[in-house]
Amino acid sequence: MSGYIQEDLSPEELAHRARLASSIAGSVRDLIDATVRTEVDEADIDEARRLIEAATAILRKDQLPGPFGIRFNTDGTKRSWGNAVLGRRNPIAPPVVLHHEPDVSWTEVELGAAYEGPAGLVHGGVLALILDQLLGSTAEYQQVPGMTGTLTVRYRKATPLGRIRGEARVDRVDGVKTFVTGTISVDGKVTAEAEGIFILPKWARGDKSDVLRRSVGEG
Ligand SMILES: CCCCCCCC/C=C\CCCCCCCC(=O)SCCNC(=O)CCNC(=O)[C@H](O)C(C)(C)COP(=O)(O)OP(=O)(O)OC[C@H]1O[C@@H](n2cnc3c(N)ncnc32)[C@H](O)[C@@H]1OP(=O)(O)O
Repeated sequence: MSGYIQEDLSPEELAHRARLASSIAGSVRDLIDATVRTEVDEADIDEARRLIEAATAILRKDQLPGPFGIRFNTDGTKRSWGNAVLGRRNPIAPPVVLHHEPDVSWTEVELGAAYEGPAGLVHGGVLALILDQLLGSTAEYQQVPGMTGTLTVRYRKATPLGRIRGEARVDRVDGVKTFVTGTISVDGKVTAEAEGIFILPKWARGDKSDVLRRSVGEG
């Protein structure tokens, strides 16, 4: 499957690239929040646009031909830096940082104005996005990975913008299907519940899956 790339970067080079990726994405994320909330006048908007376009031209000087893909390093780490949820290089990713424990995977993340749906509340699609990745990564961490076949979300209470916690556990495995459950909570109260069925696709079964399975964690 194209887009899965094997690399051999030294720890120093990886750390350097990680720092650069986080710093530029963090600046743009801040820009997104500033854009949503700005009240400045037209002259300031015009000036800001001029500067943003100049920054974009600098970044365009040297670009990948397409998306970042998923990159495996020889040290066993994996980088999904373009990922819409986790991507270290991706300013539209919150970004979510996952923590894996033997029985549970979890994240705590701050969702600001850019993730609004109903007034002051997190957009339901954003919660589904985060749950999809959290549940999928949980299956992956437990070595029973797959693509999302079905994701069911039950929104029990409104989720205010701000800090949320997500948790997920593998419930059971049935052949190529992994059933994962999870929750979003705020201040210890569950606001959304999900179940995902993650299916190891045909192209990834057999020897291929062992190669992909060897990588652990996000670099
Ligand atoms: C070590 C190997 C690694 C592999 C890599 C896997 C990639 C994981 C990457 C990173 C993981 C961490 C990130 C995850 C989070 C982000 C996830 C996403 O955003 S994924 C994008 C959105 N989802 C899609 O685009 C899927 C599109 N659909 C498909 O590709 C296929 O329909 C697929 C893979 C879901 C199933 O197709 P088939 O041909 O491979 O599977 P068949 O053999 O037909 O079915 C197998 C079993 O699954 C059931 N099944 C099939 N589709 C189902 C569905 N949609 N829901 C529930 N069950 C389904 C069938 O009834 C069958 O069950 P019975 O074995 O008979 O009991």
